[in-house]
Parts: sequence; C-alpha cells; structure tokens
Amino acid sequence: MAVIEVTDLTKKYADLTVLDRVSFSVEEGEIFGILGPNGTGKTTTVECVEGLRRPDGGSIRVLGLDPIKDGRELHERIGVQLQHTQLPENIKVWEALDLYASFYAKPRDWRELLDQWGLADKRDTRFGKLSGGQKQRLFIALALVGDPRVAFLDELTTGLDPQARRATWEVIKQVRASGVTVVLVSHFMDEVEELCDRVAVFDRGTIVALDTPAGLIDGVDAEHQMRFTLMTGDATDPVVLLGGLPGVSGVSRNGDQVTVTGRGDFATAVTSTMARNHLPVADLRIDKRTLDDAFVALTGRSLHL
Ligand SMILES: Nc1ncnc2c1ncn2[C@@H]1O[C@H](COP(=O)(O)OP(=O)(O)OP(=O)(O)O)[C@@H](O)[C@H]1O
Repeated sequence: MAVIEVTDLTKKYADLTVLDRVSFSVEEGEIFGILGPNGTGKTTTVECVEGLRRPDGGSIRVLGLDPIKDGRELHERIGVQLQHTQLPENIKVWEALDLYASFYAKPRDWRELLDQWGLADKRDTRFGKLSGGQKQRLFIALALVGDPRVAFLDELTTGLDPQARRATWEVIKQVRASGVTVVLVSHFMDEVEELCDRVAVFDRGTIVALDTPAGLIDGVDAEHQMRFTLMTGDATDPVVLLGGLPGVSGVSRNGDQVTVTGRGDFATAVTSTMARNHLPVADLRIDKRTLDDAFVALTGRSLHL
C-alpha cells in the first residue's frame, strides 16, 4: 500500500522552476531514499510532502491526506526531523522531548525513547553539550515522539564521523523494524546503498531514475575492470586471446599482471576462456560497480563535485 503518492509535483521560486513534474510513491514499511546533489530540489520535495511548502502544481497524498488542506491531521501522523539550528543550545534532552511530546494529541512516552535511543544517561544534558551522534539520535527520537506512521529524515549524517554515521544507520534500521515508513534525504551514496529499499535519483528538479539500489547499479552500462595474475610464464598472450571476447574493450599486460576492461558480463567470458585454454590465474579482482557509477551514468556528473 502506498503511504505517499506524489503526482506531477511542480514548484517555482519566482522565475526559477525547482521541481518539474516530479512523481513517485512510497510504500508502507520501506526506507525510501531521495538522492541527489545540493540544490536539486530534494528538501523542497520533502517539505511539500510534509505540508511545509505549497506546491505550484500537481497533487500529493500522504496517508490519504492532502498536506495543505489536512495539515493539522497530517502533522499528528508524521514525524519530521529538525535541523540543528532549531533547538536552543541550553535546552536539556528531556525538556526537548517533553516539549515536542506536548505538540501531539497521543504522544509516545518519551522515557521509552530515551532508553531506546541510548540517551537515558543524557537525560539532563544540555543540547549544546551532546556529541554529533547523540544530537542525531535525539533528532530521531524527537521525530518519533508523536508515534508517527511516516518519518522524514533529512541529511541526518552530514558532519558525523564514520563511526557515528554507522551507528546512526543502525538506528534508522531500527526505526523501520518498528514499522515506521522512512523517507531519507541524502547525498551519500554509501548511506543510500546500505539503508534504502528504493531510491529516487534527483537531478535538476526532476527524478532521473527510481529503483532499488541494486537495480540502479545493474542498469548502468559503465565500463569496469578485472585484474588477475598469470600463473604460467610462457602463457599464450592474453592480449590476443581475450581481446576479441564479447564486451571486452581493452586488455593490457604488465609482466604477469593482466587488466581487462569491458562492459556487461565480460568477466564470465574472460574466466571461462582462460580456463578452456588451461591458463590458471590468481588474485582475480573485479571492480564493483557502485551507485556512484550509476549516478554518473544517469546524470553525466559525479555526486561529489
Ligand atoms: N525559499 C526559497 N526561495 C528561493 N529559492 C529557493 C528557496 N528554497 C530553495 N530554493 C532554491 O531551490 C533549489 C532547490 O533547493 P532545495 O533546498 O530543495 O535543494 P536540495 O536538493 O535539498 O539541496 P540541499 O542538499 O542543498 O538541501 C535551489 O536552487 C535553491 O537555491
């Protein structure tokens, strides 16, 4: 069942069209990623879906509600992660949770959330004294205090060190495991690959692809490389042997080291040809294609310029 349905969403700021007929739907219980470089309209999309911005065209339904007309009812059912600047430095952790709980008719008991997100011993700590990872866990707890069906998390791990990022990912997985649908805005490929069931790739105000991370990667017809070491010194020259195989675009040899470049499933043809010719190889490595390759193939540019 779709919990969010967006059809032909269009948004302009003065003469600038920042969203141009964006359509997607989010299924119940999934982590749905919104991926793209800065300024491509990710936050604008999410804020329209949350009812914080008014679209110029198209339609949006969240849990069957119109975010503008049914805003009050919708806000009872969704959780929105705050940006850093929205909490005063000297508010205590429990005070923030208590305050946010008071915004909802049927909030969760925030004491449970403190335990669940590993903040019980930070209950009386002021926001400004928390580490980056603790702040992010507090933001997630605040997004969940209204017991929402859908949580929106925007650039949650920006500025965190690798360990805190990984810890935050585990927390996001727990959110999904508890039955909450998650919309995750990110410009980190690894994060999206690790967490999301499906991803909408944004570029310049439109969605250029929407699929599972694996589907996006498989859809890329990018060149990649395999490398191996020849085990026999007087081997038939692999440059000649492998050069004409389907999908292979280049073979180079440096001593016993061979590098083969190609597209599609060329690696299977290479390994079976080597085996058929009784040429054992060692240290076989195939460069894994990544979501980054998919992004470059889709948009013609890298996400991290
Ligand atoms: N209130 C506003 N008035 C005018 N232009 C705006 C406003 N808000 C956003 N924009 C512009 O709209 C475009 C999309 O911005 P948006 O914040 O949605 O992108 P984003 O993909 O979320 O980027 P980021 O990752 O930097 O948050 C950008 O060019 C931005 O400058």
